[in-house]
Amino acid sequence: MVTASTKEAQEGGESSYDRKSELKAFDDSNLGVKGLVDAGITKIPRIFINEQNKLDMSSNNPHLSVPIIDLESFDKDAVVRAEIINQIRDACKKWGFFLVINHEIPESVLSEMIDGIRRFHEQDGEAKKEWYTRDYSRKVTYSSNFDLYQASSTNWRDTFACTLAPDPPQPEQLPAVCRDILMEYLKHVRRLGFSLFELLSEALGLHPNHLKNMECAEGILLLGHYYPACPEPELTLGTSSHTDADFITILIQDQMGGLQVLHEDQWVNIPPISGALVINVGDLLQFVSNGNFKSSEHRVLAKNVGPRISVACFFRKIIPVENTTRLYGPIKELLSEDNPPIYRQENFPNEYLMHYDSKGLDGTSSLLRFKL
Ligand SMILES: O=C(O)CCC(=O)C(=O)O
Ligand SMILES: [Fe+2]
Repeated sequence: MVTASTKEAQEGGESSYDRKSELKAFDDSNLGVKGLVDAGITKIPRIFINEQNKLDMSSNNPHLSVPIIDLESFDKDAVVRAEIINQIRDACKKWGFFLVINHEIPESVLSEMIDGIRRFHEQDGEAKKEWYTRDYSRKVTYSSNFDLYQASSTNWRDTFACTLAPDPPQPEQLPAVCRDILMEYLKHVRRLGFSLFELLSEALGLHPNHLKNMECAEGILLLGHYYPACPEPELTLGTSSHTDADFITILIQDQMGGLQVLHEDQWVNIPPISGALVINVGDLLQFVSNGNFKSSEHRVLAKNVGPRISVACFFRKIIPVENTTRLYGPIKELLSEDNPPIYRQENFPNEYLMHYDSKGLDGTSSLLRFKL
C-alpha cells in the first residue's frame, strides 16, 4: 500500500520537508528577499535555486528587437491612427509585446511611481511588516512570491500589490509613502488602458469599443516589484518564465534592464527606454482573440546590482468568484469556417484565474487547459 509518507519518501520527501520549513521560515520573517540582503547574506538560500534557469541563462539574441510604437496623434489624425493600428496588430501577432512612446503619461509621473514603490520597499522593516500577508482578497498587500508554496523555486523579488479598479482604494487604505502617486498614476494608466483597448479592438477588425464593452478594462491590479541585488544571480531568477493572467499589462521598468521575452524560442532583452512603457498581451486576450494575439512567455533575470524596480498594471475583468454561470469564449465576430474556435467556452476568467493562481509561475501556459 502506498501511504502518504511512503509516497513522500519516494519523491524525496525529506528534502521536500526541509524545503517546506525553509519556505515557512522565509515567509514568517515578513521581510522578503530584501530582508535577506539587508541581513548581509553572501549565498542565496536553497529555495531560490532555479535548476531550469542554469540551462538557458546566457541566451539573448541581440539581433532581434521588440517593436517600438509611437502613439503621437493616434487620436487626432486618421492616417496616423490606421498606421498605429497596423503596427499594434503586427506586434501582437508576432511578439505579444511592444513598447510605446508618446503615450501621454508624463515621464515625471512614471519616475515618481517607481520612486513611490522604492519608498514602500525601503521603509523601515517594522512599518512594512504591517502590510505583509498572503490574503490576496485584501486590497493592498506586500509579500514575496504569491506562489511561494506552489512554485518549484522562489523568485528573487518582493512585491507590493494593490487593486486599483473597479473600486479604487480610499487614500487612507494606502501606505502613506506612495499614496499620492498611486492615486495620480491610476488616472493616467486607466486613460491609456482605454485608448489601448480601442486600438486593440480595431487591430482585431472590431468596433473600437468592443473590448471595452466586454469590460476588459474594468479591473486593474497594480504590482510594484522590488528586485534587490543578488549575490549569486546566475543561480536564480527575478521572475521566472510565465505569461500574464490578464487582457493586457502596462509596465513601467526602471533603467536596470533584465526583462526578456521568449520570441521564436529565443530570449530577447526588452531594453529600458526612458519614458517608454512596455505593453504585453495576456492570456485572456489570447483567449478571446482566438489565438490571434499572442500571450508570450517572459521573465526577469536576477542581477548582482540593484535594486531593479518595476510597476505592472494588469487589466482584467473581475467577476465575483461565486458567479459560476457566465460563459466566455473566443469573440464570435472573429470566428468563421476558416477560423474555428480553438478554445472552449469557459466560466472565464474565473476558472482560468483560479487555475493560474493555484498553479503558480511554473513556465506552462494556463490556457492549455481550455484548448479544444
Ligand atoms: O518586473 C518586470 O519587469 C516584469 C514583471 C512581470 O512580468 C509580472 O509582474 O508579470
Ligand atoms: Fe508578467
